[in-house]
Amino acid sequence: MTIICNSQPHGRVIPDMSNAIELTGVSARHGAVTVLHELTVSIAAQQITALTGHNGSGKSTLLGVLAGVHPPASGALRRTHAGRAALVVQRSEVPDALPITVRQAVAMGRWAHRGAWRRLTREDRSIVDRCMERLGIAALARRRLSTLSGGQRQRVLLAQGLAQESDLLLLDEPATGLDAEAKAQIAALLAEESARGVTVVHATHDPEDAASADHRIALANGRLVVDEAANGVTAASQNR
Ligand SMILES: Nc1ncnc2c1ncn2[C@@H]1O[C@H](COP(=O)(O)OP(=O)(O)OP(=O)(O)O)[C@@H](O)[C@H]1O
Repeated sequence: MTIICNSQPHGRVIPDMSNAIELTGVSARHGAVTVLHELTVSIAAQQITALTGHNGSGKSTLLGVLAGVHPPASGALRRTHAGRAALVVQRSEVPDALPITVRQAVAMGRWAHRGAWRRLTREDRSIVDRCMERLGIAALARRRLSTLSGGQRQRVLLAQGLAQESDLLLLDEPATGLDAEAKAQIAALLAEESARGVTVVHATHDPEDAASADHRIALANGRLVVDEAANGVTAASQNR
């Protein structure tokens, strides 16, 4: 497996305006089972990519690969984005009974910058406040996560992801379980992030969300079946 970072000797990243990540023949496994098969696909920088596919098609695994937390078994992965990815996992992966408050959970998004358990700076605190406001959860700041509804907890996870202020935001079904108004708010948030230069990739089962993205990637049984930009099909079934 090759991981290429597009950087100069002094560690400065050369900006590539077209793709944040390029995968070439990437496969990934869970244990002995291969669940992503030789994917060749690029993630357009500063755009919104929707990742679709049936349950078990490999969306979460691909997000893990893009985030750098699931090392590919083979293939090459080239990154041109500068920072560490912010990965917002599915709510079901986070224990509901974590004994922390909403504010503490959102503040964990700053750990990537400050390190765990370090005192937050004034700037960190204002970022945490702003992210809670953007997700409409400021009034819940002192509440324990365990006392929140599922949709409220989902907003906390999203606020935590935004608080990381990464230039690569990866979200696993961020609108699942949210009502129509909240879904529209999330869509607007992702558009705002993209407009300010963040590369956004989100897994979704919602055809409307997928249709409104700049770029669509569909998986079936761990294989690429659609790779479509808003301006037309860019690549497709070469890996079928
Ligand atoms: N920790 C794991 N150990 C073993 N197999 C796993 C693990 N996580 C996922 N898998 C398997 O990998 C395949 C891809 O799963 P993945 O979660 O990436 O799919 P998905 O498209 O995100 O599904 P969903 O829409 O249900 O979230 C599935 O066959 C799944 O059973």
